Amino acid sequence: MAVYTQVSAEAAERLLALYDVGRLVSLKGIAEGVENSNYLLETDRARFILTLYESRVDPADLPYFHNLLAHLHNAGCPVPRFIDDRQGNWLQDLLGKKACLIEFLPGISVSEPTPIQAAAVGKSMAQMHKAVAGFSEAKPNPLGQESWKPLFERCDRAAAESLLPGLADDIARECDWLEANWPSELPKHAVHTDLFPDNVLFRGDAVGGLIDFYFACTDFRAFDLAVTHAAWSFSNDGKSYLADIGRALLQGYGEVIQLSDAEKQAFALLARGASSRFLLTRLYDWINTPAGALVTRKDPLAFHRRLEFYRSADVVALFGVEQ
Ligand SMILES: Nc1ncnc2c1ncn2[C@@H]1O[C@H](COP(=O)(O)OP(=O)(O)OP(=O)(O)O)[C@@H](O)[C@H]1O
Ligand SMILES: N[C@@H](CCO)C(=O)O
Repeated sequence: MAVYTQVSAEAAERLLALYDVGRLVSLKGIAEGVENSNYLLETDRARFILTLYESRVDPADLPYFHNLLAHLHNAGCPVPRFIDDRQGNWLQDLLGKKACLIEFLPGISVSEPTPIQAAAVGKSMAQMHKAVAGFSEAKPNPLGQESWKPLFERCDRAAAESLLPGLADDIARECDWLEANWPSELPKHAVHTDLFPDNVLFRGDAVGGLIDFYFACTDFRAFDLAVTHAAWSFSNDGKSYLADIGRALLQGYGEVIQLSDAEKQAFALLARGASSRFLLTRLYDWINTPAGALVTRKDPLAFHRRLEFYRSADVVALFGVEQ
């Protein structure tokens, strides 16, 4: 669940008085998500998401996220806008936290995507990658390749070993290998880097919303695609690779953007990096989330299994013959 900060109806009404969006009708905490506190806020005119930014989002990064979403929205991508108050402010202080009112996008996130939906996600990601042309702001990836070794060094090795004997040595070797082999020349621009199924809202088989841009940054476009490939193309526990989903995702992307040969050749390596990123953040959270915290810890080993898959993955098998 993700409601770390309780917002009363009175506090929400005081906040809404700053906006020209109607009067409060209902306010409900949203259970999904792990990073921020989110509420579904309904007025007599529309629905909104009220987000209070918790400790993991640096308030200094919020203008970047705001500007990126405004750019993508203006370019026709299905992303939510930040709502301005009567004074033109989109950022508020609420209960000691930074807070924003965000456009509500209807739709549902799927937990067992079909190949048609996977293709739609790939296409939508590529359209987003095209749409960032002209967005000139840069933001280094705080969870990019260079961060993985230091993040692992902050994890307790014995705790990693208790999850899976040999895990600590395996991660240490993988971090070294990724450092030695990570590419430097691939196309790079603003990317999402967390486009998991829970961050895509479908209306039927069509993508109606891309949300949760709080890991957006400048990185390789093929790394963004590799994150999404790793997130979508496996059973939840990472034990089974779903080849039809993986291929549909890459084909959907390829309908809009043709990856270069260098990007295709690097894809399994980038997917190893993507798997390591989520293995490491999940491992860190697994070890450091206090017992009794109101957050569901996610299984690190589900991404260790993906990592093992990509170590032996063959580029032709991943992309299929059509690419
Ligand atoms: N603009 C939006 N329109 C409709 N629903 C939304 C919107 N933004 C968020 N939600 C809903 O709120 C939930 C949590 O939002 P979000 O994913 O941004 O939270 P988070 O705490 O940053 O989570 P995480 O990083 O773990 O995915 C989403 O799964 C979705 O159900
Ligand atoms: N999508 C991430 C959590 C938020 O970054 C995960 O599944 O580990």
